Amino acid sequence: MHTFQNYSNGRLVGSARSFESVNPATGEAIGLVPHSSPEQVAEAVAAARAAQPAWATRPDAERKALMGQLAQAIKDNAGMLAEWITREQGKPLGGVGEGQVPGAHFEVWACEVWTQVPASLDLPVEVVFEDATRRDEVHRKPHGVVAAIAPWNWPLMIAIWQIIPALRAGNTVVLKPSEYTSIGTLELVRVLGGLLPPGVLNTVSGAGDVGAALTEHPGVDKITFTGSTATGARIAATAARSVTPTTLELGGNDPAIVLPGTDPKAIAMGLFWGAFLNMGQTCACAKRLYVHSSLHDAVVAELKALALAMPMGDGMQPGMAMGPVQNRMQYDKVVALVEDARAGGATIVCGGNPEPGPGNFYPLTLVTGLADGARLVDEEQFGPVLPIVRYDDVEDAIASANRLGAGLGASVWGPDAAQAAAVAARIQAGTVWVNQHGAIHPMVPFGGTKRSGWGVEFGVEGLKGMTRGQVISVKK
Ligand SMILES: NC(=O)C1=CN([C@@H]2O[C@H](COP(=O)(O)OP(=O)(O)OC[C@H]3O[C@@H](n4cnc5c(N)ncnc54)[C@H](O)[C@@H]3O)[C@@H](O)[C@H]2O)C=CC1
Ligand SMILES: O=Cc1ccc(S(=O)(=O)O)cc1
Repeated sequence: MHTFQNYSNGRLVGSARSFESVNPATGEAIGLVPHSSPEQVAEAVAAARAAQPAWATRPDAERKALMGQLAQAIKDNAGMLAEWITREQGKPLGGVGEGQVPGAHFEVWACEVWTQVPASLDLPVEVVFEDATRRDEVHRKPHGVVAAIAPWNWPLMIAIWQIIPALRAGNTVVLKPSEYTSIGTLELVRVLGGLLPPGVLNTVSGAGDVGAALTEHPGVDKITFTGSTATGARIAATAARSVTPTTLELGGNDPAIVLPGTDPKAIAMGLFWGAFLNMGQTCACAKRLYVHSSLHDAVVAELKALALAMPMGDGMQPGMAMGPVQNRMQYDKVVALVEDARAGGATIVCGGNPEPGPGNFYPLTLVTGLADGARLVDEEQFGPVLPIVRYDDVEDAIASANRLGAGLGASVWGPDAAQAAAVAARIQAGTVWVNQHGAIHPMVPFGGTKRSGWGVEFGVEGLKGMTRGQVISVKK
């Protein structure tokens, strides 16, 4: 079986130990991934430290042009990268519809776009105060070495969200992909790394112990992490000891509220993908749906028709809309939450009974008859299951939306966008979409409130997060 390698200090490097990466659609091992030793973590950080001053002082136009070359390299290697995403993460290669929206090709295309957009952005010096006596400017400086820890749900796209703004702002990067989806990310970095000076972009691989060794390393100046709230809290504790700035994109439990008067047919497709994008394995998927009683049955019927119509299977086969759950840990979590709901008397409208066989396939599942407090409502399922809760009073729906610790995204659906936006303003979440869900955009800041994290990614605000401000204050 092929052993993949890390990219460190401009070279491909293996490790004494390795582990298997498994195809979630077949259960078969697809390659071996190096388990980076603590010494290799230290070497990657040292390489990034050595490369950073020259990278930061390089003319901005050159860094910008290089970012453009990275975007082109992603495009040139799109087929290879998309196949790795499908084999390793599970999302269908093509997906459905003209835009092939939820598939691996979409993820690679998003990598390209999320490289081009930060490349196009600038952080000019801001004059924040000036009078006859003084002039005060804020200059943006890179942090130095950025440690990036990525998850398994969008293994290439989220890595790109972490890498590109960091590089654009003059930092160097050491990235650790998830142990569940390392190969695709290592292949991506192999492609990109060759276009950059040695040490500017490096990887280490392994599980949480390698992530901990990286984030604890004293040579790290900034940490950016996407993953669970539990791990985010551990990283925040590590960062607190050394006062290292962090960006944390953590789990969510996004509520979606359907207001009275909404046309169920008109919103069904948007709501469906809002909940089931990437088999629900998306931080900002709708994870609990609150529907006004007057529409409850109609909305459930529309969603059920869509759920039953979506072909699910090995994403390397054409025409698949849905793939497997990425790993057994997540699959078992989904099973446990649905069984808990069933045992509590909930109605399983569709799905809920996985077929035996290879692969982590779990059917798209809608569950009704639940109330706040049920585990499936209160805990992040991060999988292909949607609890649908009926409500009678919009005030109750708002209170339900706000009662949990998570605060990543939310959505409000209604016939009157202004009225829906007024409800949206009362939801405690980093982003509240109106008549759409999960509609992220590379120019629009994205991040959580409450226990869903701190800091934002994307756009000028996200780029600023990869810098620290320095005030130059001149007496006149
Ligand atoms: N917000 C998101 O995008 C994601 C959320 N999740 C949620 O997290 C749950 C658990 O999934 P996991 O893959 O176990 O997530 P996790 O948060 O443990 O892992 C994410 C990344 O952090 C690394 N990591 C783990 N422990 C670390 C430590 N102490 N220091 C530094 N890095 C560390 C992992 O190796 C991986 O690269 C899921 O059930 C899901 O609810 C999972 C993946 C993505
Ligand atoms: O459109 C794709 C999309 C939306 C959100 C996310 S996440 O919330 O960052 O996981 C990923 C992909």
